[in-house]
This record gives sequence, structure tokens and C-alpha cells, in this order.
Amino acid sequence: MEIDKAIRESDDRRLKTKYNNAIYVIKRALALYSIEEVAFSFNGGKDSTVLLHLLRAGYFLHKMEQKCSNGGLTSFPIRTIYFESSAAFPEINSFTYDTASSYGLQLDIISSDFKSGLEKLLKANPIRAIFLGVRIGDPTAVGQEQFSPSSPGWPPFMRVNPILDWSYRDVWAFILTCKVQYCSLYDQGYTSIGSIHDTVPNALLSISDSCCKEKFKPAYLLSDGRLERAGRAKKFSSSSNADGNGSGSVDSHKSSLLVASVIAVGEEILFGTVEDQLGPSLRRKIHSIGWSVPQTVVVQNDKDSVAEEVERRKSTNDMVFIYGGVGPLHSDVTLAGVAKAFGVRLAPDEEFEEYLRHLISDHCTGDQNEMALLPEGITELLHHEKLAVPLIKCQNVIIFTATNATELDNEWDCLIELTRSCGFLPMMVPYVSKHLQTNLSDVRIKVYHFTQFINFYCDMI
Ligand SMILES: Cc1cc2nc3c(=O)[nH]c(=O)nc-3n(C[C@H](O)[C@H](O)[C@H](O)COP(=O)(O)O)c2cc1C
Ligand SMILES: Nc1ncnc2c1ncn2[C@@H]1O[C@H](COP(=O)(O)OP(=O)(O)OP(=O)(O)O)[C@@H](O)[C@H]1O
Ligand SMILES: [Mg+2]
Repeated sequence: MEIDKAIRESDDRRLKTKYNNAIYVIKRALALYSIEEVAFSFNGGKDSTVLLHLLRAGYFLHKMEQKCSNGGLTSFPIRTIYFESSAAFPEINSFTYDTASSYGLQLDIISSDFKSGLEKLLKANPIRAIFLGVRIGDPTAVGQEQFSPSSPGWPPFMRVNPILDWSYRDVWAFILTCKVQYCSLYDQGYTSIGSIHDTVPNALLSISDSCCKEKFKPAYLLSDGRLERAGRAKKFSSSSNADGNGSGSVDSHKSSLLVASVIAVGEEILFGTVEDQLGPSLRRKIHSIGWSVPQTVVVQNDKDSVAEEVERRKSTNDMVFIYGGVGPLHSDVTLAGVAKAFGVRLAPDEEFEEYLRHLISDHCTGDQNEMALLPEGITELLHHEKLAVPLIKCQNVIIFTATNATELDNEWDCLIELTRSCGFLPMMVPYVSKHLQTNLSDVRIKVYHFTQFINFYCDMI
């Protein structure tokens, strides 16, 4: 089997481990369910492309173990389902159909939505388990394990996620090591593909060329996999608004004042043993971009207190900025509090761990590094070359790691720059405020207003 051979011959130990684990999950599923009881959800995306090749390898190895294969993989009998949509990219459609015919997949094309499509499929077939290319970090992966029953309200089946623990880099390491074909959109700067309405090339791969059409590097060159969904954000700029719907976000925000909360975490601030320098500075910065900050709260280093405050503010404010309580001490519970506020657990973040490893080298011991535990499935790392450690963004909550005013200045400036280039936050660009001074006395101003009013009134009648 070519895939198995390519991995065995590679000297990428990490990839080998990921591959072995995924194959183990696939073989377990094939031992638990008969071949008629499993299905593969394939949509031509990079993750499902990886899964296709893993499934073929896993199926082959499973057959070998059952001693019912004489060496070659002639057919792949796992039912494959594709939810077709008129909003899919034509490149995705054609890649899906071409791949299905190249590998002899039995493709079931479903035109309804996921839930009702699955209901029909399960009524007509004995399917009990479905393989998916879901990975930690996908919004839909929150709370999922490698074997996760479908959610309440969905038809009953087991979701099998063999590449749940794979990172963006693992996916590309596999595709490039095994030299498998992938959808052409990934060579045009797309890094995660949704529908034509919500997906654009990832701006981080843009090759700036002032005179010509914008060009993009291929997806596998994205250095920070955490930003793979940057191209799936809402289209903020009117120039990228192909269908005329995307510009709503910015324009609607322009007319209303955006509201932020500031949360400071720490007993020392709460009890006044140290002067809080960051809070006032942060409020000024937020005002400078035209936002209002009606509330600043100080909470103690306690997971539940942080969670309670974040939960309350995240739903009523456009953005929540939080600082303090991030670090290696047991009392540093800000991230745990944020995770609790969103109802997710803390999970090791490989990319963040790597940053910490560079920063504190020997003192950091791989998986045991508790500082690399971040809220699962909702965390985006915002990288900037001027930051030793990226900023942490959990939906509309930004966590600053700054411990003094200079660090905060730097983190803030980087956030503003990143927002300009990638549109992480709505309208976070410096706001221009104009002051008008006059030497006129209050009486003359009032007389002027009164005259204006009389003129207006006369016009009306
Ligand atoms: C085969 C299959 C099974 C799914 N099972 C569930 C499920 O059990 N619970 C759920 O909330 N969503 C389920 N979904 C929906 C996905 O979680 C998600 O909403 C969908 O992939 C759309 O992702 P997108 O919004 O990133 O395009 C399923 C989707 C597919 C294709
Ligand atoms: N339209 C669809 N038809 C069949 N399966 C789907 C569909 N959309 C999503 N899935 C399943 O959900 C998984 C996760 O989707 P997701 O979009 O995150 O990954 P992907 O499409 O494989 O890659 P990418 O993140 O680059 O878009 C897919 O790998 C696939 O198993
Ligand atoms: Mg996709």
C-alpha cells in the first residue's frame, strides 16, 4: 500500500505517530462495525482528502489482519456521502467527483441539509458510524472525542474522527509526504473551504504586488495553522464583497458605537496592593479606536469569578479585553475561567507550546506544560513578529499577557496592525476625533441656534 509505505519511509516521527493513531482508530471502528454499517463523509476538502487515504490504508490493513487480502486494494467498499450544495465552489465539486471516480468510491450525493439528509440515509441503510475529517480547532469539534455519538436531536450514529488530534501542519505533512492530489483551491491561497459566500483566500498568504491582481501562496505555506480559518471570516471590505452581502458588518458597525468591557484579574489589583497601570491605559486605547468602555471590573484569581464575569460580558459587549492571571502559577486561572465561560475544556495547544518552548526553552516540558493549555475549539492565536507569544483570542474575548504598560503598548499595537491586515475584529482601526474650538460666548451660540431654529420653522410653514 503506497500510503503506508510513504509514511514508513518518511523520517517525520510526529507524522508517523499521528498516522499510526489514526489507523488505530479506523481499525477499531472497522472491528466494531460491519462494512455496511459505516460511511465516510467526503467533501473534497483537505481534511477529508487526508481521511480518504487513511481510510483506504486502514481498510487494507484491517483486511490484511483478517487474512482475507492477497496484497492489493482492489475495491473500497465504504459508502461515501457527499452533501452537495449550490454554494459549493465548482473546484470542490469537480475534485470530489474526480476523486470518487479515481478511487472507485461509491458516492451517495445528498442534496438536502446535513440533518435531514442523514435522517433519510439512516432510514434506508443500516449505517451506525460515520467517519469525518473533523479536527480539534474546528468550531464543530468542541467537546468531541475520536468516537462521539451524534448530538441530541440528530439521528443516532457514531461520529468517528480519526484525525481529531491532527494539526494543520500534520495535514499538509501527510498530503505532501504521500504526494496525494488535493483540490486546486489550496494552491490559490484557500486554507479552509466553506461555501462561496463565506470563503476567500487567506490574507496571510497574500503576495503583495501593488500593480497586478492579488496573488496568494499555496495553503501548505501558512506558517500558523491556527489561522487556517482566517479566510472564512466574514468579508469586511467592500472590494471583496462579490455578492453584495458581505459589506454589512463594517457599515452597520460604523453607525453605532461598539462597546467593550475590560476585566482585570488579580487579588493585588482588587485589594489595592499594587497600582493598576494597565486598566486606565487600556481604556484610553479602546477609546482611541472609537469604542465605548462603560465597564471595567476587577476580579480575584478564581476560576469561577473569572468565568462568571466573562460569561456575563461576552454576550452583552462587542468585545471583552482581559488581562492578569495568565502565567505559570497555580493562581493564574484566567484561561481556565474563559474556557468555563464558553463551556469548553482546556486542551494542549501544540502551536502555543512551541512558542513557549522557544521562550522558556529548557524549563518547558512538552505536554506537561500547563501554560500551553488553551480553551478548546474557540481559541485563535494572533501572531505578530513583534510578539514573543501570540495574543489569545477566544471568540470576542481577547486575552492580553502583558504585565506592564510597555508590554501592553506593544500587544495593543500588534492587535491593531493584525486587525488592519486580517480583519480579526470589527472596526478596530484608529478612530479620528475632531475638536472644534470657538471664542463665541455661550449667549451668542444660543442666539445662533435660536435663529437657525426660527429659519427652519419659517421654512416649514
Ligand atoms: C456526517 C455529518 C454528521 C454530523 N453530525 C453532527 C452532529 O451530530 N451534531 C451537530 O451538531 N452537527 C453535526 N454535523 C454538522 C457539522 O457539525 C457542521 O455543522 C457542518 O459540518 C458544517 O460546518 P461548517 O459550518 O464549518 O460548514 C454533521 C455533519 C456531517 C457532514
Ligand atoms: N458537504 C459535505 N459533504 C460531506 N461531508 C462533509 C461536508 N462538509 C463537511 N463534511 C465533513 O466534515 C468534515 C469537516 O469539514 P471541514 O470543512 O472542517 O474540513 P474539510 O472540508 O475536509 O477541509 P477544510 O477545513 O480545508 O475545508 C469534512 O472533512 C467532512 O468529513
Ligand atoms: Mg471544508
